[in-house]
Amino acid sequence: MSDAYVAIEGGRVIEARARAPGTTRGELVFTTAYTGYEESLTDPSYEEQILTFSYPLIGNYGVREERFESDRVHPRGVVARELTDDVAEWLESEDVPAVDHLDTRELVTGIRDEGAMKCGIAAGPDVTEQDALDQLDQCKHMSDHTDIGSQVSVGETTVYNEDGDGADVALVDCGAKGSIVDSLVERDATVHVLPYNATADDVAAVDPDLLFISNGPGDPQNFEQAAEVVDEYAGETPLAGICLGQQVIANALGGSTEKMEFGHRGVNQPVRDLRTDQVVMTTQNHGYTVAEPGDLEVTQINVNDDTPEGLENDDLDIITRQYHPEAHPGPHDSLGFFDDVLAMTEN
Ligand SMILES: NC(=O)CC[C@H](N)C(=O)O
Repeated sequence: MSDAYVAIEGGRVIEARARAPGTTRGELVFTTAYTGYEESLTDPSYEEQILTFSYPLIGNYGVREERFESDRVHPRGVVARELTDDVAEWLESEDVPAVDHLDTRELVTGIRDEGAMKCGIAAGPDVTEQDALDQLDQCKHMSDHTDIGSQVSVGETTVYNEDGDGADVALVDCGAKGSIVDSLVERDATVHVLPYNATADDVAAVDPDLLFISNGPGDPQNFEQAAEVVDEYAGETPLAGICLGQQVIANALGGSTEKMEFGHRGVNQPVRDLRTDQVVMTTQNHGYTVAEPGDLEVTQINVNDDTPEGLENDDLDIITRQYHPEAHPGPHDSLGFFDDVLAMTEN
């Protein structure tokens, strides 16, 4: 008898060990990152997903709040080969069910071969296989979480570094990682963090030098208001975006997005810059991608699968990245992105 069960799309149930009790459901995705579990678990882009790790030991260096990317854990459940007590206790205190002692190599290769899948989890002393299957039954497709922005965004505008000497940045918070704000503040910017559904008038009230669309969870097509704001401001104010931000900006400017098989999640995704031919290592966490760039030029691509990693429009002053230049966690190769986008405010 097990005290935890993981039910995956198709109806298979895998036995596991309960590490934080409860029942939960979400889209099961894997990350290949071998460090950065605190940052990943607090990344709002994982909202409504269940995160599994291909790296077998999660928690080796403890849990420290200074490494958090937001004020709570976002995946709805966690699956690992082995979780340390530190991480298990943290997840239990956050009411996020977690399980370990199962073959995550098999799970990860299954997702790689068949794509991201729906998943139900039941963990705790009295749970049954049926409890996990019931969760699986209720699991929605990511694109059907149509108001996911409201689950992760600030309720009202919040200003960081109010007296900064640099640019005024309006950051539309679709589920922003804290280190994006930090990266801008470190460069003297004043960052006005606006709710995901901010209107063009809300942005006008800030009178920004740069409009920045953040990362965020789910399907970029569910962030229509952010796309409307982009449409309004393109050509008027320099524009930047990271991850979901790139996708929203492409959608707003005549492009399109689509769901990937299993996405990119890890800290060693190689990206080639088509203008300089330089390759950088990047941190990534996304399940959708830009299919058509619309009015933007593809300036960077993923070396593994040629998907667009960077989009630019020099005339309109727009630079976007699919990966995470803020590098929390991950390699620092692309921190210069923040200098490049702020340089657009000086033109
Ligand atoms: N990190 C992100 O911003 C993720 C973007 C989007 N939710 C995706 O899965 O593609």
